[in-house]
Amino acid sequence: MAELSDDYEIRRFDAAAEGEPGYREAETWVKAVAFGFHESTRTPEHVATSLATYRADHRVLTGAYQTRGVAPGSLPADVPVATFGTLRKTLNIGFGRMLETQLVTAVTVRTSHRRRGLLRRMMSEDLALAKRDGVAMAALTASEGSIYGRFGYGVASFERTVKVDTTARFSLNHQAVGSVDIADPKILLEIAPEIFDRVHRLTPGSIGRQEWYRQLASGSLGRDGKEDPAVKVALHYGPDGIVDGYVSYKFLGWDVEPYTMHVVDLVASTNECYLELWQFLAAIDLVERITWEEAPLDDPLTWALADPRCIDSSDSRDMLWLRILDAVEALEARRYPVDGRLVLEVLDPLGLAAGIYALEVNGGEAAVEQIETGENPDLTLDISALSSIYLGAVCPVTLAAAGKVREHHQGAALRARQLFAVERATHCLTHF
Ligand SMILES: CC(=O)SCCNC(=O)CCNC(=O)[C@H](O)C(C)(C)COP(=O)(O)OP(=O)(O)OC[C@H]1O[C@@H](n2cnc3c(N)ncnc32)[C@H](O)[C@@H]1OP(=O)(O)O
Repeated sequence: MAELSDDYEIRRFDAAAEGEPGYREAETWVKAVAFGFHESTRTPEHVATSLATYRADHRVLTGAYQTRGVAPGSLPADVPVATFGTLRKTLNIGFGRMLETQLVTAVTVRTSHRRRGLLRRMMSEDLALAKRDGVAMAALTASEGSIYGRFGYGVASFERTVKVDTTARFSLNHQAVGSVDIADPKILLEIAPEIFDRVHRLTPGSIGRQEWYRQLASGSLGRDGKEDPAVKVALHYGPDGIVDGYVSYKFLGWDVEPYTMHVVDLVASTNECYLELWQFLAAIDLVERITWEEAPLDDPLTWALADPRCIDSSDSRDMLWLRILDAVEALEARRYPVDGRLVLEVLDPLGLAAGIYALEVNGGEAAVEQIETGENPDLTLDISALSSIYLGAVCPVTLAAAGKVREHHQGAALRARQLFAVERATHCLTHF
């Protein structure tokens, strides 16, 4: 792409603090992202708070800049025409194991510069750099389902919006072992990261959270960059009196009927805590409905309810998209619930993880060998399909039925399903 290379310069930089040399560059980058997602222009204060949270997460900001001058009167050349943000967090890959993962976010390309290969260039370069750094996995959440498969990403987890009827119909088959009480929301600035960390260690598909989450859950920083005084917080205490979960929530107002409480964040580190936070939410007076946009598909609440139809969930959607960058490292990092052998022929449009891999599992531990020729594969699949099945939430048998996995030996897709299963439902509570 010689022409493209000449027209644009790609620059990577950190989220500088106010008064530091790179602040103007970081500030224009944040504003360009807001523009790309059709937000109002951010105030200087909002930009500064955003950059402060980015610094805490060591976010790397990538921008594409015009090199041949700009049209008279249009935005100056120091405003990026494309943005791309990255940060590194851990991904729970099942059985408590963690894998460092390159999180891709804030991808925008200005309308007047789209479809010239800027996304392709930023994505290809970034994934190659991450792999070179020894990172075996990349992840993102997608604005549209049609963009990222071509770069090797596959859907690996799901979520749904639930509307739960909390009138007299709501009854849980659960005897409380702990208790719930209201707290000053600001306490979450202090304790939310530690509580989330417990959930993170327990939940396959969980991604370590950005700094921003404790600000959001405590009402300190809403999506508009301002404090949100509507946020309330309840803490759950386990039988030992120790806080093991919380829910932060806000009332949607007397104009919304039925009167509704909206969950901002719900983090429960035990099964009992999860059900008891729901019991608490359902007991809130003057409210007949709870809504939550980040609920799991495979939800214990459904099974604990005397009437599971209290949950109205019409909106199920893909959440986490994964992209394996290094197949040997990613496959060896996982623990497997059964032993067995599987030879995988992996195709990769970007060439990062293509090859034939023999996965041999003994005592739950894997040894992976990249083989040249000689052994026929059990399955042929694109790296996006392998990334989809990696967390156990997408079934290889279903992908075979869809033509996304080619099964060379009967039963191989089922073996893959058994091998890649995880110990409990995959769910990611972290958007980025
Ligand atoms: C992780 C996140 O941040 S998700 C948010 C993504 N951002 C947005 O949705 C904001 C609005 N959209 C945009 O800013 C841009 O249209 C982008 C970022 C989606 C695409 O950027 P572009 O620079 O135009 O993409 P680029 O020219 O590199 O195209 C790369 C390929 O993706 C394809 N493509 C790009 N956008 C889309 C799309 N929305 N739907 C389907 N295909 C797409 C192109 O056709 C091209 O295909 P090819 O290389 O196989 O021929």
